[in-house]
Amino acid sequence: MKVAVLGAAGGIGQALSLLLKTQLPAGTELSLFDIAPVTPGVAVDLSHIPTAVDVKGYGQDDLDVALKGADIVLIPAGVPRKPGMDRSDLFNMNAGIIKNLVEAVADNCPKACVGIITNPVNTTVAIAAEVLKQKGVYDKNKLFGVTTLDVIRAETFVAELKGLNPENVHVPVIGGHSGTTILPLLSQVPGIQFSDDEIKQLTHRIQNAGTEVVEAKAGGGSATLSMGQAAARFCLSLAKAKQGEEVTEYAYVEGDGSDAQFFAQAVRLGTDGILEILPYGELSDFETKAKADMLDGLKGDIQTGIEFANK
Ligand SMILES: NC(=O)c1ccc[n+]([C@@H]2O[C@H](COP(=O)([O-])OP(=O)(O)OC[C@H]3O[C@@H](n4cnc5c(N)ncnc54)[C@H](O)[C@@H]3O)[C@@H](O)[C@H]2O)c1
Ligand SMILES: O=C(O)C[C@H](O)C(=O)O
Repeated sequence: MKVAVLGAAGGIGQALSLLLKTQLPAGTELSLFDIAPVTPGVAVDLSHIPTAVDVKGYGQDDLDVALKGADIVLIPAGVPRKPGMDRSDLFNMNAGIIKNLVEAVADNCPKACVGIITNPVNTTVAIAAEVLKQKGVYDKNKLFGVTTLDVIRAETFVAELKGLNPENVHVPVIGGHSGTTILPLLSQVPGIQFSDDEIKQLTHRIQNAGTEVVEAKAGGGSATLSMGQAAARFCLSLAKAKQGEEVTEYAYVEGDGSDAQFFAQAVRLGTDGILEILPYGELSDFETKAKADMLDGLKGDIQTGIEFANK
Protein backbone atom coordinates (compact mmCIF):
# COMPACT_ATOMS: atom_id res chain seq x y z
CA MET A 1 0.00 0.00 0.00
CA LYS A 2 1.17 3.53 -0.76
CA VAL A 3 -0.01 6.54 1.26
CA ALA A 4 0.83 10.07 0.08
CA VAL A 5 0.68 13.22 2.22
CA LEU A 6 0.59 16.50 0.25
CA GLY A 7 1.64 19.40 2.47
CA ALA A 8 3.75 17.01 4.52
CA ALA A 9 6.22 19.61 5.84
CA GLY A 10 3.54 21.75 7.50
CA GLY A 11 2.19 21.70 11.03
CA ILE A 12 -0.42 19.05 10.29
CA GLY A 13 1.71 17.30 7.68
CA GLN A 14 4.60 16.62 10.05
CA ALA A 15 2.42 15.47 12.97
CA LEU A 16 0.38 13.27 10.64
CA SER A 17 3.44 11.80 8.94
CA LEU A 18 5.00 10.94 12.31
CA LEU A 19 1.86 9.10 13.40
CA LEU A 20 1.60 7.30 10.06
CA LYS A 21 5.26 6.26 10.16
CA THR A 22 4.66 4.65 13.54
CA GLN A 23 1.19 3.21 12.91
CA LEU A 24 0.69 2.23 9.27
CA PRO A 25 0.91 -1.49 8.54
CA ALA A 26 4.36 -2.96 7.85
CA GLY A 27 5.30 -2.76 4.18
CA THR A 28 3.45 0.52 3.51
CA GLU A 29 5.22 3.20 1.46
CA LEU A 30 4.74 6.67 2.96
CA SER A 31 5.26 9.36 0.33
CA LEU A 32 5.75 12.92 1.59
CA PHE A 33 5.31 15.88 -0.76
CA ASP A 34 5.54 19.59 -0.02
CA ILE A 35 6.80 22.67 -1.86
CA ALA A 36 8.86 23.57 1.25
CA PRO A 37 12.56 22.79 0.69
CA VAL A 38 12.77 20.99 4.05
CA THR A 39 10.57 18.10 2.82
CA PRO A 40 13.30 15.58 1.92
CA GLY A 41 14.80 16.33 5.34
CA VAL A 42 11.51 15.61 7.09
CA ALA A 43 11.49 12.24 5.31
CA VAL A 44 15.10 11.47 6.33
CA ASP A 45 14.27 12.43 9.92
CA LEU A 46 11.24 10.10 10.00
CA SER A 47 13.13 7.32 8.24
CA HIS A 48 15.30 6.86 11.35
CA ILE A 49 12.28 5.63 13.33
CA PRO A 50 12.48 1.82 13.37
CA THR A 51 9.23 0.69 11.74
CA ALA A 52 8.67 -1.22 8.51
CA VAL A 53 7.09 1.79 6.82
CA ASP A 54 9.27 3.10 4.01
CA VAL A 55 9.33 6.93 3.95
CA LYS A 56 10.27 8.95 0.88
CA GLY A 57 10.32 12.75 0.61
CA TYR A 58 9.63 14.75 -2.55
CA GLY A 59 10.01 18.45 -3.29
CA GLN A 60 8.46 20.96 -5.70
CA ASP A 61 9.30 19.17 -9.00
CA ASP A 62 8.41 15.64 -7.95
CA LEU A 63 4.65 15.74 -7.36
CA ASP A 64 3.96 13.14 -10.05
CA VAL A 65 6.40 10.60 -8.67
CA ALA A 66 5.20 11.30 -5.12
CA LEU A 67 1.66 10.40 -6.18
CA LYS A 68 2.27 7.65 -8.72
CA GLY A 69 0.20 4.59 -7.78
CA ALA A 70 -0.88 5.92 -4.36
CA ASP A 71 -3.82 4.11 -2.72
CA ILE A 72 -4.57 6.83 -0.18
CA VAL A 73 -3.83 10.57 -0.53
CA LEU A 74 -4.21 13.02 2.35
CA ILE A 75 -4.07 16.74 1.58
CA PRO A 76 -3.26 19.23 4.34
CA ALA A 77 -1.46 21.60 1.92
CA GLY A 78 -2.34 25.27 2.21
CA VAL A 79 -2.61 28.25 4.46
CA PRO A 80 -4.10 28.12 7.99
CA ARG A 81 -6.26 30.80 9.70
CA LYS A 82 -5.11 33.65 11.89
CA PRO A 83 -7.27 35.26 14.62
CA GLY A 84 -10.18 37.23 13.18
CA MET A 85 -10.43 35.09 10.03
CA ASP A 86 -13.16 32.63 9.07
CA ARG A 87 -12.26 29.44 7.26
CA SER A 88 -13.90 30.89 4.14
CA ASP A 89 -11.26 33.68 4.18
CA LEU A 90 -8.75 30.97 3.17
CA PHE A 91 -10.59 30.27 -0.09
CA ASN A 92 -8.56 32.69 -2.23
CA MET A 93 -5.28 31.11 -1.17
CA ASN A 94 -6.25 27.46 -0.89
CA ALA A 95 -8.72 26.87 -3.74
CA GLY A 96 -5.99 26.97 -6.41
CA ILE A 97 -3.69 24.74 -4.36
CA ILE A 98 -6.38 22.07 -4.08
CA LYS A 99 -7.24 22.34 -7.78
CA ASN A 100 -3.61 21.80 -8.84
CA LEU A 101 -2.94 18.99 -6.40
CA VAL A 102 -6.14 17.11 -7.24
CA GLU A 103 -5.37 17.40 -10.97
CA ALA A 104 -2.11 15.61 -10.23
CA VAL A 105 -3.98 13.00 -8.17
CA ALA A 106 -6.28 12.36 -11.15
CA ASP A 107 -3.27 11.95 -13.47
CA ASN A 108 -1.15 9.75 -11.22
CA CYS A 109 -3.43 7.77 -8.90
CA PRO A 110 -7.00 8.10 -10.18
CA LYS A 111 -8.24 5.20 -8.05
CA ALA A 112 -6.89 6.54 -4.75
CA CYS A 113 -9.06 7.40 -1.76
CA VAL A 114 -8.51 11.13 -1.21
CA GLY A 115 -8.93 12.90 2.13
CA ILE A 116 -9.10 16.70 1.95
CA ILE A 117 -7.99 18.52 5.10
CA THR A 118 -7.28 21.95 3.57
CA ASN A 119 -9.80 24.64 4.52
CA PRO A 120 -12.42 25.72 3.76
CA VAL A 121 -13.29 22.00 3.65
CA ASN A 122 -16.97 22.74 2.84
CA THR A 123 -15.69 24.24 -0.44
CA THR A 124 -12.37 22.50 -1.19
CA VAL A 125 -14.08 19.09 -1.35
CA ALA A 126 -16.49 20.44 -3.97
CA ILE A 127 -13.51 21.77 -5.95
CA ALA A 128 -11.81 18.38 -5.76
CA ALA A 129 -14.96 16.59 -6.97
CA GLU A 130 -15.30 18.92 -9.96
CA VAL A 131 -11.62 18.53 -10.91
CA LEU A 132 -11.91 14.73 -10.74
CA LYS A 133 -15.09 14.89 -12.87
CA GLN A 134 -13.32 17.07 -15.46
CA LYS A 135 -10.58 14.42 -15.59
CA GLY A 136 -13.23 11.67 -15.94
CA VAL A 137 -12.11 9.80 -12.82
CA TYR A 138 -14.55 10.95 -10.12
CA ASP A 139 -15.75 8.22 -7.76
CA LYS A 140 -17.87 9.70 -4.99
CA ASN A 141 -17.07 6.73 -2.80
CA LYS A 142 -13.40 7.74 -2.71
CA LEU A 143 -13.48 11.45 -1.92
CA PHE A 144 -13.67 12.60 1.71
CA GLY A 145 -13.55 15.88 3.57
CA VAL A 146 -11.77 14.97 6.79
CA THR A 147 -14.04 15.99 9.69
CA THR A 148 -12.63 13.55 12.24
CA LEU A 149 -11.34 16.49 14.32
CA ASP A 150 -14.92 17.59 15.02
CA VAL A 151 -15.72 14.10 16.29
CA ILE A 152 -12.68 13.76 18.55
CA ARG A 153 -13.26 17.24 19.96
CA ALA A 154 -16.91 16.47 20.66
CA GLU A 155 -15.92 13.25 22.43
CA THR A 156 -13.24 15.05 24.47
CA PHE A 157 -15.52 17.90 25.55
CA VAL A 158 -18.41 15.58 26.49
CA ALA A 159 -16.06 13.36 28.48
CA GLU A 160 -14.60 16.41 30.28
CA LEU A 161 -18.05 17.70 31.19
CA LYS A 162 -19.33 14.35 32.43
CA GLY A 163 -16.12 13.10 34.05
CA LEU A 164 -15.78 10.13 31.69
CA ASN A 165 -12.95 8.45 29.80
CA PRO A 166 -13.11 10.00 26.28
CA GLU A 167 -12.28 6.62 24.78
CA ASN A 168 -15.70 5.39 25.89
CA VAL A 169 -17.65 8.38 24.55
CA HIS A 170 -19.07 8.40 21.02
CA VAL A 171 -20.60 11.54 19.53
CA PRO A 172 -22.00 11.71 15.99
CA VAL A 173 -21.09 14.99 14.25
CA ILE A 174 -22.80 15.73 10.95
CA GLY A 175 -23.05 18.61 8.45
CA GLY A 176 -19.94 20.49 7.35
CA HIS A 177 -16.68 21.77 8.81
CA SER A 178 -17.10 25.39 9.82
CA GLY A 179 -19.10 27.29 12.42
CA THR A 180 -22.74 26.30 12.64
CA THR A 181 -22.42 23.78 9.80
CA ILE A 182 -20.67 21.54 12.39
CA LEU A 183 -23.61 19.79 14.05
CA PRO A 184 -22.94 17.46 16.99
CA LEU A 185 -25.86 15.13 17.71
CA LEU A 186 -25.79 15.22 21.48
CA SER A 187 -29.24 13.62 21.60
CA GLN A 188 -27.62 10.46 20.24
CA VAL A 189 -24.70 10.03 22.63
CA PRO A 190 -25.21 6.54 24.06
CA GLY A 191 -25.95 6.48 27.78
CA ILE A 192 -25.54 10.23 28.43
CA GLN A 193 -28.26 12.81 29.10
CA PHE A 194 -27.70 16.57 28.80
CA SER A 195 -29.65 19.54 30.13
CA ASP A 196 -30.78 22.17 27.59
CA ASP A 197 -28.02 24.49 28.85
CA GLU A 198 -25.38 21.80 28.47
CA ILE A 199 -26.55 21.14 24.91
CA LYS A 200 -26.32 24.83 23.99
CA GLN A 201 -22.89 25.27 25.57
CA LEU A 202 -21.38 22.05 24.25
CA THR A 203 -22.70 22.62 20.74
CA HIS A 204 -21.23 26.13 20.73
CA ARG A 205 -17.88 24.89 22.04
CA ILE A 206 -17.64 22.09 19.46
CA GLN A 207 -18.56 24.51 16.66
CA ASN A 208 -15.96 27.04 17.81
CA ALA A 209 -13.18 24.68 18.84
CA GLY A 210 -11.06 25.55 15.79
CA THR A 211 -11.32 29.23 16.68
CA GLU A 212 -10.41 28.40 20.30
CA VAL A 213 -7.09 26.98 19.01
CA VAL A 214 -6.53 29.79 16.48
CA GLU A 215 -6.94 32.39 19.23
CA ALA A 216 -4.77 30.48 21.70
CA LYS A 217 -1.99 30.22 19.09
CA ALA A 218 -2.34 34.01 18.62
CA GLY A 219 -1.26 34.24 14.99
CA GLY A 220 0.87 31.08 15.01
CA GLY A 221 -1.63 29.01 13.01
CA SER A 222 -4.50 26.65 13.77
CA ALA A 223 -4.86 23.13 15.11
CA THR A 224 -1.98 20.94 13.95
CA LEU A 225 -1.37 18.28 16.62
CA SER A 226 -5.00 17.34 17.30
CA MET A 227 -5.57 17.50 13.54
CA GLY A 228 -2.54 15.28 12.94
CA GLN A 229 -4.10 12.75 15.33
CA ALA A 230 -7.53 13.08 13.70
CA ALA A 231 -6.15 12.67 10.17
CA ALA A 232 -4.03 9.71 11.23
CA ARG A 233 -7.10 8.04 12.71
CA PHE A 234 -9.01 8.62 9.49
CA CYS A 235 -6.12 7.39 7.32
CA LEU A 236 -5.58 4.28 9.44
CA SER A 237 -9.29 3.50 9.11
CA LEU A 238 -9.02 3.81 5.31
CA ALA A 239 -5.95 1.56 5.41
CA LYS A 240 -7.69 -1.05 7.58
CA ALA A 241 -10.69 -0.96 5.25
CA LYS A 242 -8.37 -1.46 2.26
CA GLN A 243 -7.07 -4.58 3.97
CA GLY A 244 -10.56 -6.01 4.34
CA GLU A 245 -11.60 -4.83 7.81
CA GLU A 246 -14.92 -3.01 7.94
CA VAL A 247 -14.61 0.35 9.66
CA THR A 248 -17.01 3.23 10.31
CA GLU A 249 -15.87 6.88 10.39
CA TYR A 250 -17.52 10.27 10.01
CA ALA A 251 -16.55 12.25 6.89
CA TYR A 252 -17.87 14.97 4.59
CA VAL A 253 -18.95 13.05 1.49
CA GLU A 254 -21.29 13.16 -1.47
CA GLY A 255 -24.43 11.23 -0.57
CA ASP A 256 -27.99 11.29 -1.86
CA GLY A 257 -28.12 15.10 -1.61
CA SER A 258 -31.15 15.11 0.68
CA ASP A 259 -29.47 17.70 2.91
CA ALA A 260 -26.74 19.13 0.67
CA GLN A 261 -24.61 17.68 -2.13
CA PHE A 262 -21.81 17.12 0.40
CA PHE A 263 -22.65 16.35 4.00
CA ALA A 264 -20.70 14.84 6.89
CA GLN A 265 -22.19 11.58 8.05
CA ALA A 266 -21.09 8.17 9.28
CA VAL A 267 -19.67 6.08 6.45
CA ARG A 268 -18.96 2.36 6.40
CA LEU A 269 -15.62 1.85 4.66
CA GLY A 270 -14.46 -1.13 2.63
CA THR A 271 -11.68 -2.02 0.19
CA ASP A 272 -12.89 0.53 -2.38
CA GLY A 273 -13.82 3.42 -0.13
CA ILE A 274 -17.40 4.00 1.00
CA LEU A 275 -19.56 0.88 1.17
CA GLU A 276 -22.53 2.66 2.67
CA ILE A 277 -23.46 6.07 4.01
CA LEU A 278 -25.28 5.46 7.26
CA PRO A 279 -28.44 7.41 8.10
CA TYR A 280 -28.04 9.78 11.05
CA GLY A 281 -31.36 8.83 12.61
CA GLU A 282 -33.85 11.02 14.39
CA LEU A 283 -32.78 14.51 15.45
CA SER A 284 -33.96 16.40 18.52
CA ASP A 285 -35.93 19.63 17.98
CA PHE A 286 -32.76 21.63 18.77
CA GLU A 287 -30.76 19.67 16.16
CA THR A 288 -33.53 19.84 13.56
CA LYS A 289 -33.61 23.64 13.82
CA ALA A 290 -29.80 23.91 13.86
CA LYS A 291 -29.63 21.82 10.67
CA ALA A 292 -32.35 23.83 8.94
CA ASP A 293 -30.63 27.09 9.89
CA MET A 294 -27.24 26.11 8.49
CA LEU A 295 -28.12 24.28 5.27
CA ASP A 296 -28.27 27.36 3.03
CA GLY A 297 -24.81 28.41 4.20
CA LEU A 298 -23.40 24.96 3.54
CA LYS A 299 -24.97 24.83 0.08
CA GLY A 300 -23.50 28.26 -0.67
CA ASP A 301 -20.02 27.04 0.36
CA ILE A 302 -20.39 24.06 -1.99
CA GLN A 303 -21.61 26.24 -4.87
CA THR A 304 -18.56 28.51 -4.44
CA GLY A 305 -16.34 25.48 -5.00
CA ILE A 306 -18.27 24.24 -8.03
CA GLU A 307 -18.13 27.68 -9.66
CA PHE A 308 -14.40 28.08 -8.95
CA ALA A 309 -13.56 24.72 -10.51
CA ASN A 310 -15.63 25.41 -13.63
CA LYS A 311 -14.72 29.02 -14.37
N1 LIG B 1 -10.04 19.68 8.19
C1 LIG B 1 -9.69 20.10 9.38
O1 LIG B 1 -10.32 19.73 10.37
C2 LIG B 1 -8.52 21.03 9.56
C3 LIG B 1 -7.94 21.18 10.83
C4 LIG B 1 -6.84 22.02 10.96
C5 LIG B 1 -6.34 22.70 9.86
N2 LIG B 1 -6.91 22.52 8.64
C6 LIG B 1 -6.38 23.18 7.45
O2 LIG B 1 -5.22 22.49 7.00
C7 LIG B 1 -4.40 23.37 6.23
C8 LIG B 1 -2.94 23.24 6.66
O3 LIG B 1 -2.77 23.66 7.98
P1 LIG B 1 -1.33 23.64 8.68
O4 LIG B 1 -1.52 24.14 10.06
O5 LIG B 1 -0.67 22.34 8.46
O6 LIG B 1 -0.56 24.77 7.82
P2 LIG B 1 1.01 24.96 7.63
O7 LIG B 1 1.21 26.31 7.07
O8 LIG B 1 1.72 24.59 8.87
O9 LIG B 1 1.39 23.86 6.53
C9 LIG B 1 0.88 23.90 5.24
C10 LIG B 1 1.90 23.27 4.35
O10 LIG B 1 1.36 23.25 3.02
C11 LIG B 1 2.44 23.47 2.15
N3 LIG B 1 1.94 23.88 0.84
C12 LIG B 1 1.48 25.08 0.43
N4 LIG B 1 1.17 25.03 -0.88
C13 LIG B 1 1.44 23.77 -1.29
C14 LIG B 1 1.33 23.10 -2.53
N5 LIG B 1 0.86 23.71 -3.61
N6 LIG B 1 1.70 21.81 -2.58
C15 LIG B 1 2.17 21.17 -1.50
N7 LIG B 1 2.31 21.75 -0.30
C16 LIG B 1 1.94 23.04 -0.20
C17 LIG B 1 3.30 24.52 2.83
O11 LIG B 1 4.62 24.53 2.31
C18 LIG B 1 3.24 24.03 4.27
O12 LIG B 1 4.30 23.16 4.58
C19 LIG B 1 -5.00 24.77 6.43
O13 LIG B 1 -5.79 25.11 5.31
C20 LIG B 1 -5.89 24.59 7.65
O14 LIG B 1 -6.95 25.52 7.69
C21 LIG B 1 -7.99 21.71 8.48
O1 LIG C 1 -10.11 26.30 12.69
C1 LIG C 1 -9.36 26.20 11.73
O2 LIG C 1 -9.13 27.14 10.96
C2 LIG C 1 -8.64 24.90 11.49
C3 LIG C 1 -9.52 23.71 11.54
O3 LIG C 1 -10.56 23.77 10.61
C4 LIG C 1 -10.03 23.39 12.91
O4 LIG C 1 -11.20 23.06 13.05
O5 LIG C 1 -9.23 23.43 13.85
